[in-house]
Amino acid sequence: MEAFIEKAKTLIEALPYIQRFAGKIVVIKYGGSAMIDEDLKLSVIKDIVLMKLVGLKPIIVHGGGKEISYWMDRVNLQTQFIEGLRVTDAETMEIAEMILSGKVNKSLVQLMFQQGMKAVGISGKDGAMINVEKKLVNGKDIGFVGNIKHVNTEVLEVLLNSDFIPIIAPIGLDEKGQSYNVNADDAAGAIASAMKAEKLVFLTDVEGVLLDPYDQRTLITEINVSKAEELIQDGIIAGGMIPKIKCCIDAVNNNVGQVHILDGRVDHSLLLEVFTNSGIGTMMVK
Ligand SMILES: Nc1ncnc2c1ncn2[C@@H]1O[C@H](COP(=O)(O)OP(=O)(O)O)[C@@H](O)[C@H]1O
Ligand SMILES: CC(=O)N[C@@H](CCC(=O)OP(=O)(O)O)C(=O)O
Repeated sequence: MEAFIEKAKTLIEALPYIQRFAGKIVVIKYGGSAMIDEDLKLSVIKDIVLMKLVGLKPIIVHGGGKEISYWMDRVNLQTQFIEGLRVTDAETMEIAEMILSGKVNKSLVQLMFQQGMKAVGISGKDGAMINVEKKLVNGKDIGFVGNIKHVNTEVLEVLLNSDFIPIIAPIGLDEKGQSYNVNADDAAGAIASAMKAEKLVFLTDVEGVLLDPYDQRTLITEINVSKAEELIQDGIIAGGMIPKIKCCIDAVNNNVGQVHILDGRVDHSLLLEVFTNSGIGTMMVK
C-alpha cells in the first residue's frame, strides 16, 4: 500500500509537467560518455519511451566519441582533440561514420524496438538534414569537422507526424556532398533551434557544470551566458564541456525554451528533470 501511495504521489506531482509539455518537442542529446553499459542505456531509453507515451515528442541526437576513439585505437590510428573537437582526416571520418551511423545509432533503435516503440535511426545526411561547411578552430583546419550552416527539418517533421521517434547520428554533408564529422552537441543544439524545441537536455557524465571539475559539490545549478563565457576564458570550463556550453548559449539565444545539462549516469535523471521540480543538473539562462 505504501508503495502504491508513493507512486500516486509521484504521478500527481508529474501531472502539471505532463500537461505543460504535451505535444511539445524535447531534444535529448545522449552523449557517448553516458552510454556506460547496456543497463544504463536501457534505463535512458525507458525514460524517453515514457516521455513519448505521455504525449511529448522526443528527438534523440546521440554522440559516441568514446566508441570512436576505442575503434581508432583498435586499428592503430591516433586520436587527437582540439577544443573538444576530434581532428578528422579521411580515415577518421570513415570510422566516425561507421561507429556513429552504424553501431551506436542502430543499437539505440534496437533498444527502442525492444520497448515496443517505433524509432527511425538516421544521420544528418538523410533528407539533407544537416548542411555544413568546414569548421576552422582559431583559424586552423582540423579536417572534416563540420560547422552547421543549416538544418533542413523536413525529414524530422515527417517522422514526428507519423509518430516515430527520430534518432540522429551527427554526420553532415557540405554543398558538394562531402561527409563531415559534426560534434553531437552542435548537432543537438542546431536541431533544437530549428525545431523550436521546448527543451534541450544534454545527458553527460558529470552532474552538470562544476566550478571545480574534480569536486562534485561545486555544481552550478543555474548559469547565464556571460558567466559561462567567463568560465571558458578562465579555463574552468574545458575539454568536451566547451562545445556543450557554446551550444547551450546558442540554444537559449535561438528559440529553445529551456536548456539543461544533466548526469546521464544517474538512473531516471531525465524524468526527474522533465516531470518533477527537483531541479537537478545545470540550467542555462540568457
Ligand atoms: N567545468 C566543468 N564542469 C563539468 N565538466 C567539465 C568541466 N570542464 C571540463 N569538463 C569535462 O567535460 C566532460 C563532458 O564532456 P564530454 O566528455 O565531451 O561528454 P559527452 O560525451 O557527454 O559530450 C566531463 O566529463 C568533464 O571531464
Ligand atoms: C567533431 C567531433 O568531435 N565529433 C565527435 C562526434 C561524436 C560526439 O560528439 O560524441 P560525444 O557526444 O559522445 O562526445 C567525435 O568525433 O567524437
